[in-house]
Amino acid sequence: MTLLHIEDLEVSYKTMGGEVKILDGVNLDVDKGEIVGVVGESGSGKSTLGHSIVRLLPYNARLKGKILVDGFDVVKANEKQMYFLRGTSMFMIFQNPLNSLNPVKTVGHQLIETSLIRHQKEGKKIDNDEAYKESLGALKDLRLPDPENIMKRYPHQLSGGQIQRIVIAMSMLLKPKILIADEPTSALDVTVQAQVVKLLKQLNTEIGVSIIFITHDIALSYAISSRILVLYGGQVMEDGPSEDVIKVPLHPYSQGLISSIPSINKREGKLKAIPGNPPSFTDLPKGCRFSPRCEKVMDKCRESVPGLTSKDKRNVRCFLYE
Ligand SMILES: Nc1ncnc2c1ncn2[C@@H]1O[C@H](COP(=O)(O)OP(=O)(O)OP(=O)(O)O)[C@@H](O)[C@H]1O
Repeated sequence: MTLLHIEDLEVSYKTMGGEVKILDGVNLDVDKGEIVGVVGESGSGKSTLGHSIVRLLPYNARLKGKILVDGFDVVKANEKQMYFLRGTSMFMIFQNPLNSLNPVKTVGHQLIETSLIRHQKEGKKIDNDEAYKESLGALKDLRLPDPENIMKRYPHQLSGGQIQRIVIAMSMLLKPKILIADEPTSALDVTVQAQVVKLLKQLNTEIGVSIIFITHDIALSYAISSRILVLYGGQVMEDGPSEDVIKVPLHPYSQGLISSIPSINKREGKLKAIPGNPPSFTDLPKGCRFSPRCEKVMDKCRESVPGLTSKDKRNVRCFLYE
């Protein structure tokens, strides 16, 4: 069952120099219980995609296209509908987890509030004691040591790893249908990273939440997601089952991302970075956005933009497959 349907999504930012289109014709379907990894270098538009789904975009952004979450069109919904949707159907873990918490309220206060909100939205009434027990239970499930003490703390008194787990606890209390996690582990050290990935997977199997996992690290995306969507210069370059994308990447950009994974390629002595830099959105190449950096570039790649070619469960935007 499709829970999220994104069709022909365009997102532009109004700037001093005019309107700059960042996302261009993005399509994405996410099924119930599916984990989709959104991968790309810095500046490819990953966060813009995540923020569009929950419609928490900067004031200068403009959205066009369709984003259907559980039947609601996020592009057209009013603020009241969005408030309901954010609390029930979707939840976003931001790149900086501190942004998800209120600095002047204790962790306990915020978790209890979250629990009360969910029950209220479900039409049930519970008291503060029950909400406290539920919140403490979520922290215990996440194996945070001394949870009673953590409930009394303010966000700034905790470490990055603790805060990220508290934000995950919040999502457990809200039980959303879709969780958008934007680089949730990038500020954490490797061991905590692995724990957070494990927790997200657990959340996926236990409450069946669909997850959109945003990362620049294609290897990490492979570890958690069943499908991978590769973004470059605001367009989808490739989309397919994780196993297929990693083992047989079709797009030269995906091939480049995989050649630069240290753990796989160092042993084989073929570690290679993609030459050059992503394009500037104010000066995009005329043809394929990846053409200036592509090893397999052909004349027509510099002239026109390839469309998405679909085969089996895979989509790729490259003239090599048209
Ligand atoms: N409010 C804004 N106004 C103008 N441009 C913006 C705004 N927010 C983001 N951008 C631009 O949009 C482009 C895509 O940014 P975005 O943060 O979505 O990419 P990203 O792939 O998530 O990168 P990162 O991994 O570095 O977070 C960048 O060029 C960025 O400068």
